[in-house]
Amino acid sequence: MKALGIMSGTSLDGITIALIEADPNAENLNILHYKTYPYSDEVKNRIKEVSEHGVVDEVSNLNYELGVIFSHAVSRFLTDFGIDFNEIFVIGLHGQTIYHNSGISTLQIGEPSFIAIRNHIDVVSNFRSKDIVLGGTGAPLIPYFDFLYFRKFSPVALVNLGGISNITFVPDNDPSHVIAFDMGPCNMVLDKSAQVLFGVDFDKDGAFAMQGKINDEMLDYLKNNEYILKKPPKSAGRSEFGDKFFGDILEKFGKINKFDFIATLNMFVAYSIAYSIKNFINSRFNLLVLSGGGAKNKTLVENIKRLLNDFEVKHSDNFGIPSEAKEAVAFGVYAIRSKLKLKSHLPQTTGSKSDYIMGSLTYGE
Ligand SMILES: Nc1ncnc2c1ncn2[C@@H]1O[C@H](COP(=O)(O)OP(=O)(O)OP(=O)(O)O)[C@@H](O)[C@H]1O
Ligand SMILES: CC(=O)N[C@H]1[C@@H]2OC[C@@H](O2)[C@@H](O)[C@@H]1O[C@H](C)C(=O)O
Repeated sequence: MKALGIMSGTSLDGITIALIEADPNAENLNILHYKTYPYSDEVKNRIKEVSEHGVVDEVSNLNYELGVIFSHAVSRFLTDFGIDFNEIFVIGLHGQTIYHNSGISTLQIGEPSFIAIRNHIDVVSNFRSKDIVLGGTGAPLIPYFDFLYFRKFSPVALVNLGGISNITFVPDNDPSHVIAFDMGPCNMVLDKSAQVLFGVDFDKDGAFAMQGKINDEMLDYLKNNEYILKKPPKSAGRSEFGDKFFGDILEKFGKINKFDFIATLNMFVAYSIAYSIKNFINSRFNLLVLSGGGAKNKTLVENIKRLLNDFEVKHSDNFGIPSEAKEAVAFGVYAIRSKLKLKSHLPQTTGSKSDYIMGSLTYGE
């Protein structure tokens, strides 16, 4: 079965689309094409603004505008790779998270009806709501895919370096043994410091961070962050690590050299990952598989390797999943499962009462 998975994550870099061919258990999974369509600066700023201070008319309008933008991205993707929409069984659309209050409410916007009507394909969206209704945190959801695909390499931990860093530990073939949670901030804060201090979108390859020295006082301050120390299950977003979090650090440590500032933040991201693994996963294993845009940040990867020097650190590309596309691929697999009325979830990873058929279906006709 062929499906499209569409992910637009918390980094706000854009819309990643993947065309996959898979069976519902992802035992045979081929990633045929994938591409990221960047958000314009205007759209990016609107999403940020609405996420932090939006009122209802702005949220509603942006929901429809993003629906159009997603639908155009799908049309471009089909054209770019010469794909006929009749080949596609279903689309999994994550949507853009603009609000996430762990366990209370979560909102992913980008009206799916645009894709369904304009591209004539059934769309599964609204993946997180049932988890909240069943008493879960609403995130992370990728662990079920991680289990399906990576169990053959277990014991292994999958570390996604997106806007937020999150981990799935797959110890063996038993889904009830999987541990997963959001570890802390990642590109969300690294991008913000690249933008504020250096005037660029992100710290390409970690080049700025590479040139700085660690400021011990700032690192000690960050290490005491309440979220990092909190036991899982837990999930995070802009409420925990958005502009307010960054503004507070800047206010306290903005006077230090800007290369040292970003170097220390970069080390803190690595530290929060190492801390989470050492404190919240009580098992022996030595394989870490990185994915997400942050896997291209060489300084971050070096810092992770330094702090976890007894681990073998690889990229998901080495296991057949391009690191940029992993989440999009996962939502493609989830869409296939949902359309077939198959449940997809690991309740212990979010604290929900049970597993469930993910999402809502919008028919493409
Ligand atoms: N060459 C690179 N060097 C450093 N960082 C990079 C590079 N390429 C991409 N990135 C980072 O990756 C980010 C995008 O990552 P990704 O697409 O995994 O995030 P996301 O899906 O939005 O996040 P999340 O998984 O939290 O929802 C960019 O914002 C940038 O910070
Ligand atoms: C609410 C929300 O959108 N959360 C995202 C975010 O980005 C990373 C991390 O925080 C994770 O919890 C989640 O995304 C992935 C796709 C997940 O659900 O596993």
